[in-house]
Amino acid sequence: MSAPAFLVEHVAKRTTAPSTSERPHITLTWAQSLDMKIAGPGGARVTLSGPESMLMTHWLRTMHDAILIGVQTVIMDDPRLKIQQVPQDDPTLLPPQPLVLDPKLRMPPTARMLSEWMNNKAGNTTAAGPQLVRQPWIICGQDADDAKAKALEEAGARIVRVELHENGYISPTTFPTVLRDLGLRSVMIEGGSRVLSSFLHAPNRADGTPVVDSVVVTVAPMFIGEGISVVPPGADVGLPGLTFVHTETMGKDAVMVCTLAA
Ligand SMILES: NC(=O)c1ccc[n+]([C@@H]2O[C@H](COP(=O)([O-])OP(=O)(O)OC[C@H]3O[C@@H](n4cnc5c(N)ncnc54)[C@H](O)[C@@H]3O)[C@@H](O)[C@H]2O)c1
Ligand SMILES: Nc1nc(=O)c(N)c(NC[C@H](O)[C@H](O)[C@H](O)COP(=O)(O)O)[nH]1
Repeated sequence: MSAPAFLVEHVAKRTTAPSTSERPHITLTWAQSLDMKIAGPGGARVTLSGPESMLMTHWLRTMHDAILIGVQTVIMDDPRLKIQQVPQDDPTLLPPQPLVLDPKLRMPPTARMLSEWMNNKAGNTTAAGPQLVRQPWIICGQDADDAKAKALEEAGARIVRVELHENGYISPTTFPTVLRDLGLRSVMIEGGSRVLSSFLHAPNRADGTPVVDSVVVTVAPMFIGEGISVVPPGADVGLPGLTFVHTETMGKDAVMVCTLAA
């Protein structure tokens, strides 16, 4: 089994380009229903992706140095952010570095991604390749509570303090520099709604190019009705233009690859 050809062609070649060391590549990816929802009422997790597109998402993770989600996604979904669905006997496949955007350190110390890291470290396992377990890095504000930081570090996290935007968020505009300073050449941002919206509305980088390089969206043939939209209510104004790249049918789902129009 190998990575889907369309991902190799339209994503992997960009996330491993030589330029990414100085200009990290940012991919936004999510799964949505036909009525543009990414979760159910109150943020309840809904299975949108079929097995084929869920596997695709794990292949996509192997193509990025890091994977990023907002803290509310941790609270709601307790994700593992690993690559357990790709072939586990290929040592060249590595899971991405888990990153959590969490300005005020709301992340629960009981999060599964932390306990899995601690269990692996305690077991001194030499898990490599796809089974490698990476320490979660939590990106917070410079003045985030020290006691919360200590509790999360004791639970296994690395705390990365950064300057926050005046809105109290980690600024998408400065985020490529945060990535570069962390030695990360590419990141896939999996959500949730507020994080996706923040990056979709971000002003262009200093070099005039969009902050977001690639968008990979799984569209599932279902309606959710009441639920969490791709972007929060009201944030569907001023969304960027997209340039079509490719659409792939994967089982019941359609996976669309686009770039942001400069
Ligand atoms: N279907 C999918 O593909 C998918 C993927 C991920 C999450 N989800 C769903 O999304 C929901 C969570 O979305 P959400 O919007 O409530 O929370 P979120 O996961 O987007 O986290 C938002 C929090 O992240 C922090 N943050 C830091 N910098 C930020 C920035 N620049 N922009 C925005 N937030 C920033 C803030 O504390 C903010 O409260 C959950 O219900 C989850 O199930 C769905
Ligand atoms: N691609 C995708 N299809 C879905 O049907 C769905 N509900 C999500 N939701 C995102 C999910 O909540 C987390 O971001 C992780 O994808 C959790 O999965 P892991 O534990 O990391 O394997 N994502």
